[in-house]
Amino acid sequence: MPDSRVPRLRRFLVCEPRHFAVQYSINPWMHPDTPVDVDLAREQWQALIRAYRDHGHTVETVEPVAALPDMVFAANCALVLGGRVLGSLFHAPERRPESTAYDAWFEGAGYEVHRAESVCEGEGDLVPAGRFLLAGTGFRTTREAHRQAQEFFGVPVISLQLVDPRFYHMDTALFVLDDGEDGNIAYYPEAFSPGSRAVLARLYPDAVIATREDALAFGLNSVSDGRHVFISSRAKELADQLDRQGYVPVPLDLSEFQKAGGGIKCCTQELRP
Ligand SMILES: CN(C)C(=N)NCCC[C@H](N)C(=O)O
Repeated sequence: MPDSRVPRLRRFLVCEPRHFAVQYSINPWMHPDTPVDVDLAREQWQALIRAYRDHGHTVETVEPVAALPDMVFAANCALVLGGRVLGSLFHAPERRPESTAYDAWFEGAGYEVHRAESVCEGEGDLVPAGRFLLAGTGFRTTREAHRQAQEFFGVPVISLQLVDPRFYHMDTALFVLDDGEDGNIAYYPEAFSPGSRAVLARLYPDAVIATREDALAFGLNSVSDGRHVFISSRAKELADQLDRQGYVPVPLDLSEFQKAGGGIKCCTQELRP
């Protein structure tokens, strides 16, 4: 494979894990009795931000709020596409107040926020992929929210059914490698219903397929700029596959965040112009 993958520089919004903790359980990864190493979490998050900046990406930050331990997972607050913001309506009451803080950031940055009317968790389940918007449902974001996203963005939505509670957001089971018109994805088929698997196989015959082990190591909760793939350092086989396909894996360890059911992508909201 030639060394020809071209990165597209991105603008990201992130939230420092100053108040990060596992205080409640709203997904199978969260066990409030398991302690989080707050200092290690901060170091891991800072390494992620450094890696983005070292690769030329712009990183903006939203001020964290003390009573919102999951606010670090910026990807879930909205989907920003074509400069338009579809603000989330969180499933869990514990996360709903995050919207106020994120809306304030978006409004201060000159965006107008259009609020989802049905449960919708932003980039956790809505994944722009070239000419389509891939949209997960089953645990959080509803099919009604998919319909609203299609109406709001005017991009064809492909609804995909998630079936395994450990992969409760679609961005735990699938990520976009390059988002050009004929872009490609990586995913873990077992996280999807048989029909949705068939849809993915039809749309992406050359997709990179992750092993169960790499999926459970949050290897698919990755961020790609089209060349560099910021990926969990524990997803070794997936990183090797990507390397063979001409991508450049940038391994990062976000193990503390996995205790809350999150990883690299969850911590990263992309601001798409
Ligand atoms: C890849 N994932 C799962 C995300 N995009 N977000 C992480 C959210 C974690 C939070 N405790 C929750 O359960 O909502």
